[in-house]
Amino acid sequence: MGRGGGKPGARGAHAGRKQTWQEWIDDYEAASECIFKHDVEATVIEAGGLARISSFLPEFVAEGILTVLKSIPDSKWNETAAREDYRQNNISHSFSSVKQANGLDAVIRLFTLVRPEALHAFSAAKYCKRDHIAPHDDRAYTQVRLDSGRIITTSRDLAVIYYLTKDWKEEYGGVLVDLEDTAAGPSGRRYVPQWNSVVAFKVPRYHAVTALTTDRPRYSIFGWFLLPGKRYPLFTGDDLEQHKQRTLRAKHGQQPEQEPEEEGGEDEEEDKDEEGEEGEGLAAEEGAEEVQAAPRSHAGAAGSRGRIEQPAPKRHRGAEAGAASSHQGHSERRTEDAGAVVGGASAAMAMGSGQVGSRGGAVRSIVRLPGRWQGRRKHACI
Ligand SMILES: O=C(O)CCC(=O)C(=O)O
Ligand SMILES: [Fe+2]
Repeated sequence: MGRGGGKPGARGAHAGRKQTWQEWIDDYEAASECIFKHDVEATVIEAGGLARISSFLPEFVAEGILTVLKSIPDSKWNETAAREDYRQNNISHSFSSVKQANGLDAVIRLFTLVRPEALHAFSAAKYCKRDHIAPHDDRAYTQVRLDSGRIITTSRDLAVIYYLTKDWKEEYGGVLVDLEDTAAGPSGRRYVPQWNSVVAFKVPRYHAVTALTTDRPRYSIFGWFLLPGKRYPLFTGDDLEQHKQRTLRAKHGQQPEQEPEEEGGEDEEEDKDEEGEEGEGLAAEEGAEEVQAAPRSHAGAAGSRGRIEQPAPKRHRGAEAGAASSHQGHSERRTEDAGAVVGGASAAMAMGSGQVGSRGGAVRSIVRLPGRWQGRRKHACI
């Protein structure tokens, strides 16, 4: 059964028939027990900043989630693509993503259990032939409207990608390359997407997705947990020289230089008038495969349907509304997480039963919550 554990019918008051994957997700005790036991965050830290966890969910749940993604009509997927353009803070990328679709809400809710109290922004992704993401480090700010109406700036802190790729082979491309793990070689460690596995890492971390060579779609759930404040600097234009140096070093197979980390977070800062400070990072890292060195960050999550409570002043309205701009930087960055249900407080918190959150150890209290974890707060990224 693997670490994911569980099987249809194993739990719940569903005597006489098997529990469906949706029922399993709605069964807070089962879902939280499964996610908590992986202790994703601790595993990431122990592994030095990036970890892969296999057999993440019970097989029938993984199958259910794949069904959700496969049944999303083409028209719902937001294609996002951009060429590398440092002036626009774009990195070269293309893929499709969506935040809202039948059944996806529950799936995303499940992944929020990785860090229950945190604000987050998750999407489903579909990569087709030639889709890819050039090297980047995921640094970005996301503005979040809290229940109170207050708007705060957050920084991506923990990236989580869940792969729904069966029997994926390296030659299909779509390989996640961890450019910061050079123990495996100067061009980084390669993670061939593995069915029902999670790769999680602390942001910032340079990585890339190599171009797909297959007609098979590469499905995943991906997103970030966000922390209030500005936890790192973003590209301002001065990084260009550093970027060039890194590119040169990468070409010569030298180790990338570690960037000094800056703690810039002003917690819970009111940020309504800081549009000028948003933007994507920009700096180069060694390329993976044929991918050129590129800016350090792309905006990531796409899908802008619904839940945008108020148009952001600098929102990009490109051809692919929201999604198109979602991997672009600077002026487009607001759009990146637009439409996200940034469900900060977990059900437990919202319900005042609050035990689930302690990240202190592997064992956490499990709190039974009402079906569908009612009462979860819904914050919105704007
Ligand atoms: O899908 C992956 O393997 C990584 C995706 C990624 O890096 C991103 O969306 O920023
Ligand atoms: Fe990324």
